[in-house]
Amino acid sequence: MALILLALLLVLFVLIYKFSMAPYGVFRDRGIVHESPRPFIGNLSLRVLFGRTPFIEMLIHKYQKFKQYKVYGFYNIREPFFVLHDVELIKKVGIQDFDYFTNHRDMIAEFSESLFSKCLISLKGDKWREMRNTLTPAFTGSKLKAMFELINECSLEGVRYIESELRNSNSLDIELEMKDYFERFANDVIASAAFGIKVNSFVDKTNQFYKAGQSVIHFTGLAMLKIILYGIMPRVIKALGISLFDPRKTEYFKSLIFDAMKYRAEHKIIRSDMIHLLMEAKRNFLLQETIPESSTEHAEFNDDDLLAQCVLFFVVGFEIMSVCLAYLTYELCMNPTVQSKLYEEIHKVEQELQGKPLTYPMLSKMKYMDLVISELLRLWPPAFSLDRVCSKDIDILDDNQEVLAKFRKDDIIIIPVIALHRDPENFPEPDRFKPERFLEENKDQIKPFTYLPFGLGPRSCIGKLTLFNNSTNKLQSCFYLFSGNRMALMEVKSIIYHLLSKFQLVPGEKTVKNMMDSLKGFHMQPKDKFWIKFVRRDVL
Ligand code: HEM
Repeated sequence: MALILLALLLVLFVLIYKFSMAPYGVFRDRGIVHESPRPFIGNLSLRVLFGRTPFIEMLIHKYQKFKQYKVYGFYNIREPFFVLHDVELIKKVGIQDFDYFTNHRDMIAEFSESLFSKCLISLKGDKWREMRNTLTPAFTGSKLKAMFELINECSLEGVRYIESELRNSNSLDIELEMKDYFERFANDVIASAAFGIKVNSFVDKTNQFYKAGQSVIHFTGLAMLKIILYGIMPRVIKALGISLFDPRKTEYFKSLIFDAMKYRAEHKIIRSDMIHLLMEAKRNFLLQETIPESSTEHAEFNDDDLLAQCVLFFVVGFEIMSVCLAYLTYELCMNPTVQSKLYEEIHKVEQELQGKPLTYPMLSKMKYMDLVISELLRLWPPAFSLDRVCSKDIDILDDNQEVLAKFRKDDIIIIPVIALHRDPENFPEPDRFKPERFLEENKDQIKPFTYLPFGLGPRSCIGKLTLFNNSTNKLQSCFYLFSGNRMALMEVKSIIYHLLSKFQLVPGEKTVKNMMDSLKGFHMQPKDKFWIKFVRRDVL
C-alpha cells in the first residue's frame, strides 16, 4: 500500500513538474537567447514576485546583461516575452510593420470584463482603428484648451488646501504624502474635466466620486492573486469565468455619465468636458456612413462603449497622472538647482501676468518646464514597458534585406522603455536628473527610438501632436514633450506652476533617500511613499 502511494506521489510529482516546465521550450526551439527558467515562475525572480525588489530594476538589469542581442527571451511566469533591445527592430514593430503588431496583449480582457474589453486600449484590429479614429478628434488642441480652466481651478484648490493646513497648524512648513495629494488632485480634475461634476477631495476627503474611483483603481490582494493565478493557469481562470473587477463598482460611474448625458440633451447644455467630447464622438461615429470594405470587424458605439472610454480616461487620468506628479515633486525636491531654475521661469510668467489668472498660452511658453517634464518621463516613465502581439507570422528584414528577427502569430513583444531610458549609451549618467539633455542644442544626441514615454506609432498615447516624422522618429519640433498627451501635460504644468509659485519643496524627515531601493514588486511606488516638505516662499 505504502509503495502504491509512493508511486502515485512520484507520478503526481512528475506530472506537476512536467506541467510547470511545459511552456519553456519556445526560446530554445526558436534560438532566442534566454536564461534557464525555473518551474512555475519562469524567469521572474522570487524576490520580484514577493515584492522584495522592483520589477523595473530587473528589467534594466536583464537589458544591460543581454544588450548585445537584438531580441532576448524572458518567461514571465508561463508566458514567453520577446524583449526587443534593438532600436531598428523597435521602429519596425512599432511603426513600419505595425499591421502585424497592432494589438496589446489582452491581460484584462481575458478576464471577460466586458467593460474593460471595450475600452480603446483593449480593442483590437479594425475595431481599435475605428474607435481610435472616432476618438482622436476629441483630443485636438482647441478642444482640450477649453478644458484648461477646469483643470486650473483644481490646481488652485490644491494650493488653497496646503495654505489652509499651514494656517490651521500655525506653521511655516508642512510634510505631505504626494501620491495621496495628487490622487485627490487628479480625482477632482477627472470629476470636473471628464465627468462634468465639481468635487473638492482635499476638503471633502471621502466624497462619493473619490471613494468610487479608489475602489476601481486600487487592486485588492485578491485581485493580485487572480492576476498571478491567471499567469499560471489562464485556461482554468477563463473557464471559471473569474472576474477581476467587481462590476458593481462601475455602476456608480454608469449612472453618473448617463444621467449627465440625459440631462444635457434635455436641457441643451454644452460643457467643455470629456463627456461632451465623447457625446460628439459618438454622434460623429453614428453619422459615418462608410466603413472601410476591408474591415472584418466593426467597432460599436453604444452606451457601454462610451462608458468604457470614460472609465479608461478615469483610470489613466487618475493613476498615471498621480504617479507622474508624485515623482516630479520628488525629483524637484531632490534637485534644488533644477527647482530654482523652474521657479525663476514661473516667477517671470507671474510678473508678465501682472496678477491676472494663468492662461493656456502662457503655460505653453514655459520652455524649462517642458525640459523638466521630459526628463521626468525619461527617468520615471509611468508606462515602463510597452507590449504588442504579433498577429501574423513575419520575418522582419533590415534595409539590406537581412533578417533582423522572426516572429510568429501570437508572440508577445515587449519594449523595455525604462531600460532604454536608463542605458548610459543612450543617456549619459542615466540616473541623474538633467533636464538640459532635452535642450534644442542637445537634441541631436538623443538617438531615435530610445525615448518612448508615450509609446510609439499609431498605437501611442492618444491626443499627441504629429511632430514626429514617423519613419525616422526625428523630431520636427524643439520639444520632445509636445508629442505627448496634451491633456496630461496641461494638468502637470498647471499644478506644478501653482505649487512652486507658493512653496519651496525640500526633503523632510520621511523623504525617501534612494527611490529605486524603496520600490518593490511590480508597482512604481516606493514602500515609504512620497513624503515631501512644503515651505512657504513668502517667509524665505
Ligand atoms: C504623463 C501621462 C501619460 C503617459 C506617460 C501616458 C503614456 C501612455 C503610453 C505609454 C501608452 C501606450 C502607448 C503604446 O503602446 O505605444 C498610452 C496609451 C493611451 N493613453 Fe496615455 N499616457 C498619459 C496620460 C494619458 C491621459 C491623461 C489620457 C486620457 C485622457 C491617456 C489616454 C491614453 C489612451 C486612450 C491610450 C490607448 C491608446 C490606444 O490604444 O490607441 N493617457 N499612454
